[in-house]
Amino acid sequence: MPENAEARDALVNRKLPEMVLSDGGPASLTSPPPSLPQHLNAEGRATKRFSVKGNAIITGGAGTLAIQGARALLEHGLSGLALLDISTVHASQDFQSLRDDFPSANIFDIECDIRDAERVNAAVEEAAEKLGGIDILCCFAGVVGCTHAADMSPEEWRRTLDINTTGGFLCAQACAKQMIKKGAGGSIVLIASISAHRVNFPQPQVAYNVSKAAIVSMKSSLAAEWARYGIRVNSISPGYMDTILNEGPGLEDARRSWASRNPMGRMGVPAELQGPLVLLCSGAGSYMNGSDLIVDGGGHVF
Ligand SMILES: NC(=O)c1ccc[n+]([C@@H]2O[C@H](COP(=O)([O-])OP(=O)(O)OC[C@H]3O[C@@H](n4cnc5c(N)ncnc54)[C@H](O)[C@@H]3O)[C@@H](O)[C@H]2O)c1
Ligand SMILES: OC[C@@H](O)C(O)[C@H](O)CO
Repeated sequence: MPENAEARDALVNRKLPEMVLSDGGPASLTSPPPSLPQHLNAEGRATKRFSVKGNAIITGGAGTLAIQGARALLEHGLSGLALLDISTVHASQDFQSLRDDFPSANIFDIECDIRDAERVNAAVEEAAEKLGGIDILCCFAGVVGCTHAADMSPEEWRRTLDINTTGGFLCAQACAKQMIKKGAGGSIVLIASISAHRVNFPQPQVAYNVSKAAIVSMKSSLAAEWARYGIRVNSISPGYMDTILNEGPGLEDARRSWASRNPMGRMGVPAELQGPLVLLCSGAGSYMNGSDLIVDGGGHVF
């Protein structure tokens, strides 16, 4: 903060840029969301409360957790979905199953390395054009490495932060611009990790842990800056989930250790992130902003 009181006041009170609206009327944050229709029965009201509206971009769309997240949002009413990934998504069985199971939804993939700002902007614009705007972003893309801090090369350090943290920011920024242009608000969910809150054990993962801690901090800043546009920004911190990220030679002992150090005595399964994701992307989470949901079976309490 500037030392001079006048300069400090000017900084605090400065006028933020006006919202650019495409369809008149500012997105309102001050009024609560409309209450649920009274004519619905209890089941109808419960369903409506968790319904997911509009179109989403999901990054890391070829990954296990992203596909499960996509399925949950589609089950709850999502109408359009662009899956972004550095690798091709559309050849996979998971992609075909989504299309088969949700034939009325507009589902497609776009190849995109989220480290490349130009590519991210182009991919988000393409998705917004095809879908008629973006209402939801879920950032699942991420990489992990297990290198001792003393042996960590600058390249590995930078790559991990570039993908997990900077890539997440670039996607959030590009989608927020689209949401601001549309003027209807939106929901952004950044996938952090329990590694953001404590040091992973037994595997050495300094770059990964730091990259995820930065995501938790980033969601707070973005939540504060973009609330005025009706955009809510939250994060999810999963514990050890049973995905290919946590498989492979050398990880057998680690998997046993993760399960034994968890109060529930097991790793999570990918479907166990679906409920928290739907909450953050639906009207049920309309007053959640800047929150981090820890979903780890209680692993963080030990
Ligand atoms: N699996 C877990 O236990 C666990 C726990 C906590 C957090 N997470 C986080 O959840 C997210 C998904 O994990 P997952 O287990 O499904 O992993 P995954 O490896 O199956 O999926 C990650 C996806 O990100 C994509 N990706 C990597 N680099 C990219 C880039 N530069 N541009 C675009 N896409 C890129 C990969 O191609 C992959 O499809 C990750 O961010 C991970 O850190 C996972
Ligand atoms: O902390 C759990 C995860 O972020 C991750 O699955 C793990 O550290 C990868 O080995």
